[in-house]
Amino acid sequence: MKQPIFKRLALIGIGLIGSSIARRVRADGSVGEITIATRSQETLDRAENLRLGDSYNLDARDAVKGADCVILCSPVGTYEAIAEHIAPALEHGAVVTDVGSVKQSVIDQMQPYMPEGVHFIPGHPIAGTEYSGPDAGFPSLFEKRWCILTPLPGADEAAVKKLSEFWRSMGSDIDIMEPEHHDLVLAVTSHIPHLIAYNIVGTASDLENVTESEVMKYAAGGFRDFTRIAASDPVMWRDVFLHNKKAVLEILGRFSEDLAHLQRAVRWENGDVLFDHFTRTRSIRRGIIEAGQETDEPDFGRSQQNQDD
Ligand SMILES: NC(=O)C1=CN([C@@H]2O[C@H](COP(=O)(O)OP(=O)(O)OC[C@H]3O[C@@H](n4cnc5c(N)ncnc54)[C@H](O)[C@@H]3O)[C@@H](O)[C@H]2O)C=CC1
Ligand SMILES: O=C(O)C(=O)Cc1ccc(O)cc1
Repeated sequence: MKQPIFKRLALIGIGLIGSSIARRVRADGSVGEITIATRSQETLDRAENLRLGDSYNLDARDAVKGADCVILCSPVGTYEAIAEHIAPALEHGAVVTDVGSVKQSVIDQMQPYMPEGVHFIPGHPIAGTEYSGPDAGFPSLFEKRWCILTPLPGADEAAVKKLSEFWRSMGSDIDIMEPEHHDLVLAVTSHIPHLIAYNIVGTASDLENVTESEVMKYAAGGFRDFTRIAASDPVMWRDVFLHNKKAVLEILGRFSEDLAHLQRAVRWENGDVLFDHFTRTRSIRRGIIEAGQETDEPDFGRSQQNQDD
């Protein structure tokens, strides 16, 4: 039998990401046992019914006792309070990590509470869906996806290696990055696209009264894709924007300038500007497909959405 990477894994939060980790490591035997903590009894009961762990706690402090790896899998706005609460019970030598979509804020929130001898290594699997809650997870979520780690200067190399091995065992590739750089890159590739989707779907739903539901009736591919993204969890995404304010505002500024440029081209019927822009963006998409990072298939119709607390 293969040797577990961690003897006892504590998952704080058991929604889409936490339950996907639990499902995967249970199938692989890459950890000895799993202890789960979440905020509401209802979610905890659901996790137990799904047999996601070996023990279940409403108090995260109880869950981290004896754990050699702790992963925060709750919305990033909860991290400071959780770090403060679990700190006295953390084991010497334990790896403490997270899956949060922003990194500098997570460091600012958690680092001050991390005791000597605990290895705090922030992480972010670049894998997810618009669904949330313990029912939404699946074991292959992290396969062929990047997991970015943002270790602090002087981080213990053996601990970083062990955590990398853990994510690799779930099928991910590892990249190491500076937290600020991570936040800027993710603002462009993930956070702003979500904000745009939330915005356009809101605009369309305001118009819907005027056009008597034509917006939904004739929704073509592009708009459907936006509605999928705009169905993402409101608590999680509220926290992402509040905790990546600087990078999001920086990229939004550039985005608005570029949008104004296109707006001007439409107003003045400058077809060359529009054509050149669309030609450039099309070649970017084609480059992604040629590099094998994406298929050309539309991604409609997913399994049912689950919500928890
Ligand atoms: N949804 C996605 O596509 C991705 C999300 N992430 C990050 O993963 C984290 C979790 O996201 P999801 O699993 O999608 O969310 P989710 O909404 O599916 O699950 C969050 C879980 O945290 C629990 N929770 C909330 N407050 C808590 C607290 N104070 N103490 C303990 N548990 C608490 C909830 O009960 C729930 O079980 C977030 O930080 C998010 O930024 C990272 C990659 C992808
Ligand atoms: O479902 C989608 O389109 C996503 O973009 C998934 C996702 C959401 C948040 C992350 O931090 C990483 C990945």
